[in-house]
Amino acid sequence: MSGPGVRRSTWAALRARRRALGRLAAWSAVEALPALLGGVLVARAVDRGFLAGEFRTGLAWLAGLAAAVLVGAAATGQVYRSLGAVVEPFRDELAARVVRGALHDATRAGGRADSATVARLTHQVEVVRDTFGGLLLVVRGFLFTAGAALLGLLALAPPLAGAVAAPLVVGLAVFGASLPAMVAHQRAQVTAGERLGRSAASALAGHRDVVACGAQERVVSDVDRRVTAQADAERTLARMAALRSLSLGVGGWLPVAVLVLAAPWLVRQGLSAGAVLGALVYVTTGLQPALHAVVQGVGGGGLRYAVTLGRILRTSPPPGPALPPPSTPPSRPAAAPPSRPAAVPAGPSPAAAGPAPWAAAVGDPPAVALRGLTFRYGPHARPVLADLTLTVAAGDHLAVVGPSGAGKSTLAALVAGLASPESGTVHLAGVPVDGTPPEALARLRVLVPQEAYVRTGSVGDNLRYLHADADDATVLAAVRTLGAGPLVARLGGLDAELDPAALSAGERQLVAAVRAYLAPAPLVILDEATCHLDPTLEATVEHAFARRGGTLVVIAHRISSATRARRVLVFDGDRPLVGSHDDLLTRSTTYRELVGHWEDVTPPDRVPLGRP
Ligand SMILES: Nc1ncnc2c1ncn2[C@@H]1O[C@H](COP(=O)(O)OP(=O)(O)OP(=O)(O)O)[C@@H](O)[C@H]1O
Repeated sequence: MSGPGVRRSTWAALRARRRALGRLAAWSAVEALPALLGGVLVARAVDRGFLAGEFRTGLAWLAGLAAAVLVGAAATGQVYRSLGAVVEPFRDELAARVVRGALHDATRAGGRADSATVARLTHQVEVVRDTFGGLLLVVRGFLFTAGAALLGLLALAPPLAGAVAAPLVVGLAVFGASLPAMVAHQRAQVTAGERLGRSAASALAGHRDVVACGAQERVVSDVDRRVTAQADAERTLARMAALRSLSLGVGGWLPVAVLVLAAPWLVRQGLSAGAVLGALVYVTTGLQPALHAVVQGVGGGGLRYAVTLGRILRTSPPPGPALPPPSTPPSRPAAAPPSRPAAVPAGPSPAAAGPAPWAAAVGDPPAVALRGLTFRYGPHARPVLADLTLTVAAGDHLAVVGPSGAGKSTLAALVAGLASPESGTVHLAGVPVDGTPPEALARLRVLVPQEAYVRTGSVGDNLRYLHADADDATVLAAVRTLGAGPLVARLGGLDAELDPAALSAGERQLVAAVRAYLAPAPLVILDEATCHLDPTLEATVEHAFARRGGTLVVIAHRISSATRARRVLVFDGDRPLVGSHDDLLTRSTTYRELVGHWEDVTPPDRVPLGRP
């Protein structure tokens, strides 16, 4: 019902469990006993019992039917047991395949363990297990129940068996013919859903970055396109469901209509009233429910089975050696291979990568001036910042540190103009943030939050988002300066298409850092924007921003960020303190504690900066 891989895999799973399948078939045959005998027993009960005035005889025939139902019910329990013996080993095989694939990716050179992918795949394995079990159940149920009902009908009234079987076959043919299209639409619907999920999740995770970049319209239109595509796919699938109703109508209801309409004629031909009733029992309690179950089961769970198994087979390698030979070349599991040889060309040294069109001059207004700033998240909440006054001179490099929840990110948001204070003012380069339109604010500051937003599109599009006119040489110089050369080369260069889901959190941060570096804004605010980078790359990025010119405010994630800064602001209780690293070590208990804690985690980096 889908690609050859799915068919092959399904047949292999069935062939490997022939004995369990044999048991399943045997119990299914017993389970179908009421379907086989129901019509005949009802016909006998009516003709020889109730219509003949023999009430007890009628009841005796019905008791026979009750016994058949009891035997069938007992067999149902065994059916489920046999089903488990077919389905569970198949599930185990798939789970082993998924885990083997993840190990393969994690252990080859340059690979990394991707637990999210394993979690998604193992969830898919459970979907396949459930739908495979459901599919087996309804298909064998249909074969045995419909077969038994037709046999019973043949024994009861041979001409009627043909009249009932013909529409049944037509209904099945309609359903079978529509299956390939249904599979294709189901696949399209799943893909559209996944794309929408990825797009919405990355927009949500990076919403601060989106707002800081002023990219709301673009992101909304991106997500909107995905929503429309998903809705279209759902509508098409719903239209396809109408075909299911058609096949059910033809195969399940037409035989009932035929029987009811032909009843007077059948009776005139000598068929007893009991036989007509028995035939109706075969159709309404045997054929019709079996057809309904198989059409709904195959059209619903069966399609999910085909599509989900297809995905697992594509994303996990076939069984083979558990680990690759040591000579396997380095590669990354989640990223697409470069579309062309994509080395970032060597260029001028990092220091020459276009710094400081806004080098600070004496008399410049302060880069940041906060006066009496008070902010709280709700009218009755404790203020996060109370009456804060702070000046950051143009060209300064300030690190902001403090315990978790102290208000560092809130301060960053207020400075960037993403939040409005309850009282007090924020000026950037002498311009009041309050009332300044977003485009004008974007020319004054750039904020890089922890969760970076990367959109689908080319690598270059992403890097140029805040400076659309930057030529390739400028962009590549920035890439080199921030240590992003290997990443851009691996992605395939500036023109390569970028799949945001294939980037790690650190790689997204690196893209956002280059984008901010290129932004034509003199003030850069890094709000734990490098927390997913390793300490060396983090140092490279911070050094690059420090040499870029303009003013740098870093919400520090490690002690090294504080020791690199010229001044440090520490949230010490309710009273923020500003000073140099050495100064604060003597003045602030909180700072000493933070430094002690950080030094336990990573050694300080005291590489001097090349600032003017
Ligand atoms: N949107 C919000 N609504 C309500 N309270 C919030 C909101 N954002 C932050 N807070 C609260 O404001 C306080 C300051 O939060 P903030 O994120 O600025 O701290 P932080 O110093 O940056 O913390 P961390 O180092 O953990 O990121 C915390 O108590 C936090 O719970």
